[in-house]
Amino acid sequence: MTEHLVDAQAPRDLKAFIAGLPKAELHVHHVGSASPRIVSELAARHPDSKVPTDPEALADYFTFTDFAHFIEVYLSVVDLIRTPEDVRLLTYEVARELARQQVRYAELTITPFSSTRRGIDERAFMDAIEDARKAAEAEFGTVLRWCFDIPGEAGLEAAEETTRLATDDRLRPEGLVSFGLGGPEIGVPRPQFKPYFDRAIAAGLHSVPHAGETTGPETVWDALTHLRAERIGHGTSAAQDPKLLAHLAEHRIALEVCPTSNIATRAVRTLDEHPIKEFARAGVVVTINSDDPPMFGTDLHNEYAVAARLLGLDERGLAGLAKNAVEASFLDDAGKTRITREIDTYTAEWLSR
Ligand SMILES: Nc1ncnc2c1ncn2[C@@H]1O[C@H](CCC(=O)c2cccc(C(=O)O)c2)[C@@H](O)[C@H]1O
Ligand SMILES: [Zn+2]
Repeated sequence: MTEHLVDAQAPRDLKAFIAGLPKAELHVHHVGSASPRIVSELAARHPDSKVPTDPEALADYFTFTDFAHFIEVYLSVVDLIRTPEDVRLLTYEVARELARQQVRYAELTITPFSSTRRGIDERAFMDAIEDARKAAEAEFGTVLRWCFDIPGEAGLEAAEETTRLATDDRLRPEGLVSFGLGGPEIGVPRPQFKPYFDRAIAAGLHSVPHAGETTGPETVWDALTHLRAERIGHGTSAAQDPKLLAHLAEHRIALEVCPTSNIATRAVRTLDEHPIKEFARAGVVVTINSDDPPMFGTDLHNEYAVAARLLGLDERGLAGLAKNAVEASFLDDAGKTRITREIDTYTAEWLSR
């Protein structure tokens, strides 16, 4: 793993501020959030898997040579989720971890195709995530919503299946708010997914594809033009195109920035070379997210600490980032106001200590 990625440089006071700051998380993957404990428990249950059962050994297993290697390892963890009960447990534990980090609202990216093609019954899958969502909200106070994403590399069959699961009124879960596209971008052009996004958008879902994580700014343009993206997952390469940055800023299309992820998958060489500063300078709405936190040896707190260092932010600046995420979320206006007020109250109290 990537212990070395954990940002030890944030002042202790700023870390304490982040730890208590109410937050929204907009870009975090379901399977990618499985804690080392859950992964090792599932690996022990399925001895045919090559995933290590020892949480210590997982650190090495979660060290990636490139993005393709990351996806290969990711899929070996996907292979461990075999029953609706695995799905329910994973979802509930992810919510517990989000609540620990003072996340009041999260949009969790789920890839239902990966589970249904592995034989999990679609109805049982939906019931498992919804059951965990309701239990988590009641017990932890964290509101979860879903983004169903197409694993692009799995082709149009996966696109069709994901769209069906997201738009069929008999199946579509109550917590579903958005539609995404993930996996490798190289060799997986975005425009081919237009008809599926059109159907999802017509069914009332928001469009939030990954784009520009491992390919150039033209992929981000494609996501905007063909997939009608309302936010962009990563968008890292947008920094290479000033016109694109101006467009994102003007239309308030937020970027879901996940700094440590970009280093762990080797999409960006070092944190100091991360383009987050260019985004902020261009007036783009930046949100801070964790992507696949245990796989990248990080958590949302660490991502905020990284952002504070890279952007030179104090408490007010960090509160601004947290508010950006609330504003860019698909929560209703009353929910947005509630969390924004909570952030303001917390910050004012902290600064008047
Ligand atoms: N940083 C990331 N950037 C992009 N995506 C990320 C990131 N982190 C996690 N993901 C997830 O990885 C999945 C990839 C799954 C995939 O490619 C695939 C291909 C062929 C077959 C199957 C299968 O299941 O049989 C799956 C995506 O859907 C997405 O949810
Ligand atoms: Zn992602």
